Amino acid sequence: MRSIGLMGGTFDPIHIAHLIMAEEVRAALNLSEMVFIPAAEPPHKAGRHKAAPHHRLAMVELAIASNPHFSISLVELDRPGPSYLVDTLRLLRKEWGTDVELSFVIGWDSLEDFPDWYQPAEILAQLKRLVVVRRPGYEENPAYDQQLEARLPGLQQKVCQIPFPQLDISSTDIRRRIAEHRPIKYQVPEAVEEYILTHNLYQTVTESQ
Ligand SMILES: Nc1ncnc2c1ncn2[C@@H]1O[C@H](COP(=O)(O)OP(=O)(O)OP(=O)(O)O)[C@@H](O)[C@H]1O
Ligand SMILES: O=C(O)c1ccc[n+]([C@@H]2O[C@H](COP(=O)([O-])O)[C@@H](O)[C@H]2O)c1
Repeated sequence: MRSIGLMGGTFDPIHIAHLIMAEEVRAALNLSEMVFIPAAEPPHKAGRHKAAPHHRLAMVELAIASNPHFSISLVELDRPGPSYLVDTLRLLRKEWGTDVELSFVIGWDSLEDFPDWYQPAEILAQLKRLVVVRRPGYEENPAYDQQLEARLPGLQQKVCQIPFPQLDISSTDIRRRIAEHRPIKYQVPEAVEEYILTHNLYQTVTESQ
């Protein structure tokens, strides 16, 4: 059976924490492939200024080019409206069939919101695992795990935590750094930095590119 990792994100822009977490999860779970899914309209970031989808996609393409296990799905960019994961999983199942195990990768911050996602129980039913990596600012807390489980019964059974060196890197901080003319070197792959400079992305914090 194919065992596929799914790395969803706004990727505005993609940064090295995304790449490192995807590779760590892939290796730890022995997944045959990791598919990056850039979101068209991330449901909880609606109305927020974002770089145009073609720029975000181009940066993901550049970032993953050197990893033969990484690929991209346009399943979210190709459809209008909010990029609900439950719809994405249904479409991927149509494309890949039922004989695949799907593991969706998120950071701790996303786990906190997960019970409020659209049809979260159905998402869990579609997934083999919800793989979670630690993120600075989001500490482990068993009491909190119980609260999450109360909000969405069955969640903990699907959650799989992968050891991960905590990396205090975010797209928000990268966008801010660019607007303030501070370095982003080593926080994004070189080709992504060049792309950002060439296309004048993120010159102001709120600019819609
Ligand atoms: N440094 C990090 N450590 C762990 N998980 C991360 C990290 N950065 C991003 N992620 C996770 O990667 C997924 C996609 O993230 P996203 O593209 O929104 O990047 P972001 O840095 O969180 O962006 P923004 O700062 O714009 O909200 C989310 O599940 C998020 O939790
Ligand atoms: O389906 C939902 O309701 C839902 C709500 C919030 C986030 N997501 C997905 O979670 C992934 C990470 O989101 P983000 O905004 O942190 O990049 C991305 O693939 C989003 O489309 C999905």
